[in-house]
Amino acid sequence: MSTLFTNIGELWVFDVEAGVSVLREAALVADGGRVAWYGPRAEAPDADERVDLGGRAVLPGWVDSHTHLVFDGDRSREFEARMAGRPYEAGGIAVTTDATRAATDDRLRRLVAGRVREAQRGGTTTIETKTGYGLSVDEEARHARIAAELVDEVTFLGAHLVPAGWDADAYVDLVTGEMLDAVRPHVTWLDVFCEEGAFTVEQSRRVLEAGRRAGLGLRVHGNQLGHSGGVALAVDLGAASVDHVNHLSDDDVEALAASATVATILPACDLSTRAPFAPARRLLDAGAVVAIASNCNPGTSYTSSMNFCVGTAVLQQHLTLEEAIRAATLGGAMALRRTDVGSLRVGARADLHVLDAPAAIHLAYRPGMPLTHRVWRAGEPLTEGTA
Ligand SMILES: N=CN[C@@H](CCC(=O)O)C(=O)O
Ligand SMILES: [Zn+2]
Repeated sequence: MSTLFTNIGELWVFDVEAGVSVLREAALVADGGRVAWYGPRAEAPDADERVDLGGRAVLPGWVDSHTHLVFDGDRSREFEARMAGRPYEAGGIAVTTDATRAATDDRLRRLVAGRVREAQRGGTTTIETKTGYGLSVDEEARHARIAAELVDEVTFLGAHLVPAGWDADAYVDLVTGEMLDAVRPHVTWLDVFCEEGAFTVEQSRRVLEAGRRAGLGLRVHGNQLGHSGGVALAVDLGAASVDHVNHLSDDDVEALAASATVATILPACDLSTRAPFAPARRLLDAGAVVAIASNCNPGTSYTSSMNFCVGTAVLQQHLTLEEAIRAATLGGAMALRRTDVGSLRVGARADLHVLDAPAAIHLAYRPGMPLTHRVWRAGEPLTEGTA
């Protein structure tokens, strides 16, 4: 079954090989869930079905490469206190851990599925999520199993916080041993929170090396609250991505630019924690690959709106529109080492995010407006729409 999407005002293809970023007055054909053709509207071939997009802009679906969706409980009071001047501290993770441990499987499944639907309604078609609010062998395995039922990419984050009553090194032994074995069937990635108040560089290295031995891809929460050493560690171990990156030395920027490790910025988290924005402009100017993700979680970034993150990156972090859209699509795909999503080149998965706007700049020009019109994933509609 093939579908011709026509009357596209702007088509953001990010076809790296062909060197095409955006086409105007365009059309696209999806066949068998993949992009079969794109080009000028006037030259479009026939297809079984035709969808007129009314001159709207079309992007690849967002690739949200960093979220923490497996959680229960409410931390709005903590957020309110932060807005009144209290700083963000890693210890808040324990509050969510208590609430999440108390939730039944069915309740957690419903909560995660609801959050995935919410993200999809905002144009996200590929989503990663992490464990990290279980922090015991059984709970981490349960969260990983539920996440694997509902999201595209699952990351083991047993090393999110040292639980109360544990010695840090003994907990690292558990994470790298029994806990890793228990979650392994459900995950393809491993992450560590390398930060003061969480895990030291040495402990983080042990966790990452164990993940690598188990055949997992590596990710790092690094340099969020200070110069934690997480960026250097991520680059040294060839991690796919290091995320947050708020506090970077010149050496960190150079190391990222010279490596295949993606620097993932989390604009909504920076706003919600009143942190200095990650120096995305500096990273791009140095030649690093940058991704944008939502970091949806109850402590530091309770939003999965990639539209908001992209608008913020343009308005506040001085990315061009093209840099920001690329970071939230192709950049996210690179952070997940995926080549099938994040662009609309021929052969890519037909994930289409149709904006209710003639041009994608509306994401920054009309911040906060409901700009996602319709979403298709692998050529199938994920959301309903009018014309
Ligand atoms: N920084 C570490 N982890 C999460 C926050 C977790 C929490 O506070 O619940 C983050 O990515 O911001
Ligand atoms: Zn995170």
